[in-house]
Amino acid sequence: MLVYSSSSLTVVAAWTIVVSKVAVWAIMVSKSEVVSVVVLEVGAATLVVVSKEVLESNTPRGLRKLPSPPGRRFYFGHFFQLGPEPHKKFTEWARSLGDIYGVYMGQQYWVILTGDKVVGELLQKRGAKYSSRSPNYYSFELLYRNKGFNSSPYNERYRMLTPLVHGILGQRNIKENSDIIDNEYRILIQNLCKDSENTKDGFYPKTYFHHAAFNIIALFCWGKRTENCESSIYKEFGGLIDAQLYLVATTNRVSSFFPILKWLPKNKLYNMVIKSRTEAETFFEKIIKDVKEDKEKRPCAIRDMLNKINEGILDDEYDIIHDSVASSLTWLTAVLANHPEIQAKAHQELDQVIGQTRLPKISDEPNLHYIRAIIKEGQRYCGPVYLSVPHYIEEDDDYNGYHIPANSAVVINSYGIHMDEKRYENPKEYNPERFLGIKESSAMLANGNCEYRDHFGFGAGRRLCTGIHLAERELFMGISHLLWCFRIENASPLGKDGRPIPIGLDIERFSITVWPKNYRVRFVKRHDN
Ligand code: HEM
Repeated sequence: MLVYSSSSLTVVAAWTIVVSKVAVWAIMVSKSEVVSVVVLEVGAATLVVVSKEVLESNTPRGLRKLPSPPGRRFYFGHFFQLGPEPHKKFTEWARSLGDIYGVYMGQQYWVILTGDKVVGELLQKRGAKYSSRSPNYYSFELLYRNKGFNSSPYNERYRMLTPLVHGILGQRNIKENSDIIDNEYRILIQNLCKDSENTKDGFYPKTYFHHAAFNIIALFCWGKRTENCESSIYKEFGGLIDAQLYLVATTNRVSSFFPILKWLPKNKLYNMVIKSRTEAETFFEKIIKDVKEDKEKRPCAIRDMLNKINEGILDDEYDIIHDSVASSLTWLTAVLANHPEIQAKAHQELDQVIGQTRLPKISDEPNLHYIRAIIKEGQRYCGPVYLSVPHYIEEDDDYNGYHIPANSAVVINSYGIHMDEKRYENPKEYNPERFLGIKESSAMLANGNCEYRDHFGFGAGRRLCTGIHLAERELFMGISHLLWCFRIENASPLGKDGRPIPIGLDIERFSITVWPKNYRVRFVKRHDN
């Protein structure tokens, strides 16, 4: 660890980092004199730049609560993520500053939206302005060679790709391919049944959910599934997702904070990006070759894209999709294990509506009100995306007396909104009952008035999660199958009261998605069917 201190600034570099790099950043920060706390993660290194003023303040971990911006203009601010747990604190702290808050980090201006109304006013009603992504050197230019979808600016290329991606992930295609999803979740349940019988101490179910979600993507994209988690394709793709999600995480957008950094000699982050890009391109080359040589000519997204390439509409494209469905199921399993009384209500509903002789089907969804509420409340209470994926505005805008400068990153503080007691009574409680009266899907609500949305887990506006229909269907199949089949038991060690210690909901990893720390649960069969 290295600590550097001057009269106005203290720089703390945790873990290993090249000393000269620390010095460069320190000088830049002290010159601009607008940032009080910046945390940058570069590979294994974390750089924390904190002004003395902030260090001396008494709010948690150096975050200073600011008064409302005078004259409702934005204020030079004071934050950034300090690792997984403070990340939670940050979202709540940003909420305490109001519905809209602006902050400079390095040279990048960030606008944080923590109000349902302001998300609707800016990202939906002014969607034409607020739908770009930051033209980031590392996570777009280098990693995706200025292509792809998720991190693409709102340009002509993005608009040309939109109908194609919506065709693959839209409601109609998902419905037509529902067998893929149903089958994969049936296999998941069979695997959990089998493995639970052999492991009385319980286990961490993440890999099971991850494998099911991966197979669904694989079947949609290249028409093939993998048998188990030992498959080389599964392992390779899992590694790619992990690496790329890590690299596109906000904390690694170093060149957004300090654009000059992109001209530095090749650094660790640069090398990681190039390695990941080469691996991803090699992986997709193999997959594309496989699709081209498939004698059965199975229909899949890659085949559709190859046709578009042949028609001259596209050149090559690839984009790594995030792993939020598996993360959501991993969170919800932990929460349900902590709440046997909620499981009991769900079991009662499943037994009444479906009985114990057949598995739930998607057509049962409108009648399984409690299961639906469990899922919506899960996305609110422990959804996998805390700060959404930053939008970006390329021209100046004014809103309600605030000036939003061109080239600002605009972030939905979804966790902050989800913990707002004005919107949700007792927000820190997991309580599915709050959603019992809501019949509409999250996709439907996301296109209406933001104030009436169930939650903001899927983002907002024109960049709303394109996979929302697939995700909702997967979550329904996953949770309804798990609860139809099992009682999920907390297998943590016993506490002083003789009961298992409740599973902690701490975050293990943060990139775009967050995951719970390792925990143990038992899947106990409710019946023999
Ligand atoms: C519970 C599961 C999921 C959650 C919580 C989630 C959440 C999100 C969020 C927050 C965004 C950014 C939205 C914004 O910028 O306003 C996003 C974007 C996106 N998601 Fe998801 N997602 C999930 C599942 C999926 C699935 C299963 C797929 C596809 C297989 C998918 C594909 C995409 C794509 C392509 C985008 C980029 C949209 C764009 O930039 O225009 N997502 N998602």
